[in-house]
Formats: sequence, C-alpha cells, structure tokens
Amino acid sequence: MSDGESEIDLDVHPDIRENPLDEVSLTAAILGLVCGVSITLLPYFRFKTLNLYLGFLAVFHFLEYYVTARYNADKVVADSFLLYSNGLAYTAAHACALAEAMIEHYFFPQFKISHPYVTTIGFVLVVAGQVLRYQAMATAGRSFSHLIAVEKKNSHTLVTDGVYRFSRHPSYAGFYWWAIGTQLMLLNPVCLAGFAVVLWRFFNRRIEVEERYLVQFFGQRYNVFKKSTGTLIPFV
Ligand SMILES: C[S@@+](CC[C@H](N)C(=O)[O-])C[C@H]1O[C@@H](n2cnc3c(N)ncnc32)[C@H](O)[C@@H]1O
Repeated sequence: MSDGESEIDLDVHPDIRENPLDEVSLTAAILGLVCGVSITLLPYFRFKTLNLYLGFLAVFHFLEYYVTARYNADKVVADSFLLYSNGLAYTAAHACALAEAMIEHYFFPQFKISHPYVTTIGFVLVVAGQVLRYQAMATAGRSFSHLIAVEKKNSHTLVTDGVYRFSRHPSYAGFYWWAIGTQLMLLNPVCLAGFAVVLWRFFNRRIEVEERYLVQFFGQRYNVFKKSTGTLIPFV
C-alpha cells in the first residue's frame, strides 16, 4: 500500500448514486480543459491575468470535489464541484468580474497590464488562499461539510490542529483571500470593492450561525478555541 492510500479511511466510500460517473468525469474533464487551454494560450494574449483567472477558477472547482472525495468520501456528491449549488450571487459575481475585466481591457488596455506589483500580490493571495482552503478541508476531514451541520454526527469531532491553529475558519479565510486575490490579479477596482464587502458580510453572518451550532456540539471546548484563535478574515 502506498503512503497516499494509507491516509484514506477504507471503510468510507462515496455513494455511487450521488456521484454519476458520467457527470463527474465529464465535469472534471471540462474543468481540466478550461485550465489547460487558459494556460496554453498565455503566450498569445497581452492580458495574461485573465487566462490565469480562468485557470485558477477551474482548479478551485476541481479541488472542491477532489478534496471532498479524498478526505471526506461519504459526503462527496456530484455537486461537490460547487458549480450548481453556489447560488446565483456567486455566478453573477464571476460574470461581473469577467465583464469588468473585459470592458476595462477594451477601454484602458494599458491600465490592465501596467501594475505588476498589484498583480503579483493578487497571484500570491490566490495561491495562498487555495492552499489554505485545501489544507482546511483535508485537516477537518469528515468534520467538514459544504453545508453547515445542524445535527452532530458521531464522525464530527472538534478540529483545532493543522491550519486550524492559525484560523478557526481556515477554509472561509482561504476562500476570502483567494477571491480578493483574483480581483487584484485582474486589476478590477469595482469588483475588488464589491467582493471584499459582499464576502465579508456573507462570512461574518455564516460564521455567527455556524458557531452557534459548534457551541451546541462541543460546548466549552469550542468557546475556549474561539477565544484563543482568530479567523484570518479582518474584523471577524
Ligand atoms: C464549510 S465547513 C467550514 C469549516 C470552517 N468554518 C472553516 O472555515 O474551515 C462547515 C462545517 O464545518 C464544521 N466546523 C467548523 N469549524 C469546525 C471545527 N473547528 N471543528 C469541527 N467542525 C467544524 C461546521 O460544523 C460545519 O458543519
């Protein structure tokens, strides 16, 4: 048995009925294609961060399914790619980001390629945010769920190790900084402000609700964790 296999709990299997193989393989192939084409075409476009954005977006959605399948197999479903269930607001946000990027590139092509420091900071945030989210999902394992748990399962244990030592909500912090990073990378001032405000409000509210359940599940142990560990999302 290789090292990779020994990390997987072999008693836990995905439900095949929730993971139609045609849908899952096709979705993964399309995301791979989007990423591959975006990166392959990099040398042919001046506005390269648009290619990078599409590539990172495809990688993000692929990893949502992959990490769930690998570390939390009994919860993986076809929609773990988070392509359909993330809601209209999520789709609209990315549509706005693409629209802003293309409109500004059309009217101010020089602006979009002339701030390498900002673009680089954005790139670093995207990579760091993605790594943080991956590590959070892997560390939480079976305690992680894309939906907030409202009832405690036996497999749900309090996670305070790994990246949870630095943030009590690392997957949210990872996504927050990933999203901010995409807009810095694209040099999208309007969507940067929009993403920062909308996502902050979203996670602030979500964390409040999630923590009410976590206190119900783990009592004083969660309160102690909450007191000693921040979120890595500003002012949350
Ligand atoms: C989408 S996951 C997000 C987890 C966490 N908020 C984060 O950002 O990494 C939501 C689920 O994780 C669970 N959860 C959140 N923090 C946890 C912790 N420290 N230990 C165990 N479960 C946790 C919640 O009960 C919820 O069902």
